[in-house]
Amino acid sequence: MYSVKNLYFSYQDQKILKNINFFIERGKLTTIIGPNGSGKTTLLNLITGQLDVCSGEICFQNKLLKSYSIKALSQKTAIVSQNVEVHFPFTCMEVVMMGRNPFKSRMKNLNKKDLDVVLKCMEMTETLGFANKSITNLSGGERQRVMIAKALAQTPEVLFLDEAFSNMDIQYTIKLLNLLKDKVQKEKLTVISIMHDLNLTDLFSDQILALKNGKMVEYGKTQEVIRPSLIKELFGVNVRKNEEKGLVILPTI
Ligand SMILES: Nc1ncnc2c1ncn2[C@@H]1O[C@H](COP(=O)(O)OP(=O)(O)OP(=O)(O)O)[C@@H](O)[C@H]1O
Repeated sequence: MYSVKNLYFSYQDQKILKNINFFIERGKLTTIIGPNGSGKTTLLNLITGQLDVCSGEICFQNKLLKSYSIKALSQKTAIVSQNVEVHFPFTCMEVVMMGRNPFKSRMKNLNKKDLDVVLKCMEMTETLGFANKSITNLSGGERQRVMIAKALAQTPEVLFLDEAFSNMDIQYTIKLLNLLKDKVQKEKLTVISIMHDLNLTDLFSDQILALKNGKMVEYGKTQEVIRPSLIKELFGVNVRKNEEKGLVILPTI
């Protein structure tokens, strides 16, 4: 689905990503992990086409990413960015309805099918309760659920999440990760996510891409990649895996 070859990226003269190569299959949940500043968001912004590559190549569905129009990309991919700020007091329902914009003609209202998609996505993310409330009046975790509802309303083939659960409590994080995992397994949705919580990463991801100092230090199946030695290499922290409890990572002092 995505192939990335010899990818390099710099901000001015600061080299951020160096020689990144990987292929992401359809219908997998891939999590990008790595220390603060290692280049995770930069990599995500490059794969979503929000940043231009300096050198190397990114292909999406066997075509160069840069050959897609913004509209074509937004009909296939949806992005939930880190700490989205909405300053205009749209209602939550209006925000989720924006997820249908790539599919409707200018100046036309949403049709019944679009509205059904919107309502279903709000129901799945448990956001119907604040449909008429202004997005500016929600808590951080509630707002993140609305932004996920909006992204799902885009009915994407690929969903990108940049720390999309960072303000959610553990109950909603698990509910939404289960929802996405279900869509990955049943509908072949492809999810590419950045997460800092290694236990949840370990539980829900099919594949892990580990970055350190702008280099890809590991990419592969979760159970092979998430090892105490890698976590030590990435974060300098000692952890042990509790094999009985489904590979929970327990920090050690
Ligand atoms: N717009 C920018 N201009 C210049 N440098 C930037 C810009 N955005 C990010 N950087 C730098 O690029 C590096 C990688 O940043 P990036 O946001 O990709 O890291 P990250 O791994 O996502 O970090 P975090 O876990 O803290 O979110 C950092 O050193 C950061 O300071």
